[in-house]
Amino acid sequence: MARHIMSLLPRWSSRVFSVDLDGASLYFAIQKQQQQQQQHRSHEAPPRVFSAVQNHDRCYSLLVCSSDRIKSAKFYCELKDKLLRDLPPECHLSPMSSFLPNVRNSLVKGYFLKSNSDSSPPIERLLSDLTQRDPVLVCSYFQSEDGQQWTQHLWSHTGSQMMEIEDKYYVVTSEAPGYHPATLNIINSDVFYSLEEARDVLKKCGDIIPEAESVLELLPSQAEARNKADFPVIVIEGLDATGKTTLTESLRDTLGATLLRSPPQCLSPWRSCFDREPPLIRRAFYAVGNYITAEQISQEGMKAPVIVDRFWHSTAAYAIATAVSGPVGNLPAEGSEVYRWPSDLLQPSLVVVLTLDPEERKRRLRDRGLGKTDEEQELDHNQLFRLRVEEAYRRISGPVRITVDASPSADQVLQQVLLLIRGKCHL
Ligand SMILES: Nc1ncnc2c1ncn2[C@@H]1O[C@H](COP(=O)(O)OP(=O)(O)OP(=O)(O)O)[C@@H](O)[C@H]1O
Ligand SMILES: Nc1ccn([C@@H]2O[C@H](COP(=O)(O)O)[C@@H](O)[C@H]2O)c(=O)n1
Repeated sequence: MARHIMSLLPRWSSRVFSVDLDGASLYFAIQKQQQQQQQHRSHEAPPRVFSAVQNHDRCYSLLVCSSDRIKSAKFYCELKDKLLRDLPPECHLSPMSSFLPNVRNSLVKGYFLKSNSDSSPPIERLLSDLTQRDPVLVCSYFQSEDGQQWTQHLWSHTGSQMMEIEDKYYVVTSEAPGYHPATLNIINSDVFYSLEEARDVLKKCGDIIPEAESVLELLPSQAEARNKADFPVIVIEGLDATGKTTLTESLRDTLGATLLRSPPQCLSPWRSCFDREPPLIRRAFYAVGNYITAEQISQEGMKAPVIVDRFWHSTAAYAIATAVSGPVGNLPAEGSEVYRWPSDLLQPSLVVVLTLDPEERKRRLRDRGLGKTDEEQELDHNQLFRLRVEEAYRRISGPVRITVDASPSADQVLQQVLLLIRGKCHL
């Protein structure tokens, strides 16, 4: 068995498994022995993920586990495409993960498959094939005669074409953890807290994404030593179509300020390329964008006030809200280190977050008539995602942040923000 898969096994029976099914996360755990209490449990209903499974149905899990996190991130996305393309249509696929409770970076992601027994030969051929070539750990799940007890069986690869099924574990119900499992891996996988961490990801993907080299060439050699501006720096934040562009341009004209944005203009040629990459790489791209903008702020901020259209709040809030699914309560708790401001990133004098009633925001998006990114569509369709982004915006610590209702006319919003800026920044 490959080394990276072996590394998961020593604490295998301490792992919790989570399957996203019908908008909910369903949890189960495993035990090596069918102990007394376990025998007793066999009279209880099986964990919810298995409760809807019919007699003779088969379940499988695939966990992506490469020691190379760039490879893992890329392969996780490719695997979904491959499974959707090659699995029999009656096979149902759900995202899943496995983690060690309270152990940071212990989360591994994968997919959970359910199908009827007729489809199992082609599925098992496909899974067998995957285990020989790719960094996946496959398990099958078997149901006892009375349908009440499930067992998990790890697959191992013997080196030939043959797959052996070894090591049996009993499946038991597990309580939902007090926090969403994705929070275990957010730091330096979804949100980066230093230029070095983000740069490191781009360096490592240079061989598979040639565009990363061009981005790296634009980076400051280290987070700007000066890291401050003589004039006030005001960041305008908010969801799409809340009026950031309209307001930042008016502020530039009224205050005689310099207008900058993150990601900066110089990264535009590569943005759509990185938007197609998995979160690890995409977020690293936006993170380094903030450092390039910070360097521009330091330079321009010596001459005039600076207005910035999106900055760190956008990078962190969208990343956290995407990594964690479900209701706002699944976000890391207020005060968590996940919301901290990177110590090497320039802090603006003031962050103004524009908020807007969802219906009015949709109306503005419609009137504007531009194409929507996947994330904009997600904001539109998924009310929970929008709430998570807004709450993450609110929880991010660091510079002074003020929320402004952006529903009045553009001029009224401008006047209100000018009042705030003059009050807070002595302009
Ligand atoms: N206060 C306002 N009242 C009514 N319409 C507005 C107001 N501010 C902006 N708009 C209009 O709403 C639309 C979205 O505004 P704008 O492009 O400034 O938002 P944005 O936050 O920069 O969006 P994005 O993040 O997607 O670039 C535009 O058509 C703009 O003219
Ligand atoms: N500093 C930033 C800016 C943006 N993003 C990501 O881009 C998307 C929104 O940008 P728009 O230009 O469409 O307004 C949003 O999905 C963010 O994920 C970022 O991460 N950091």
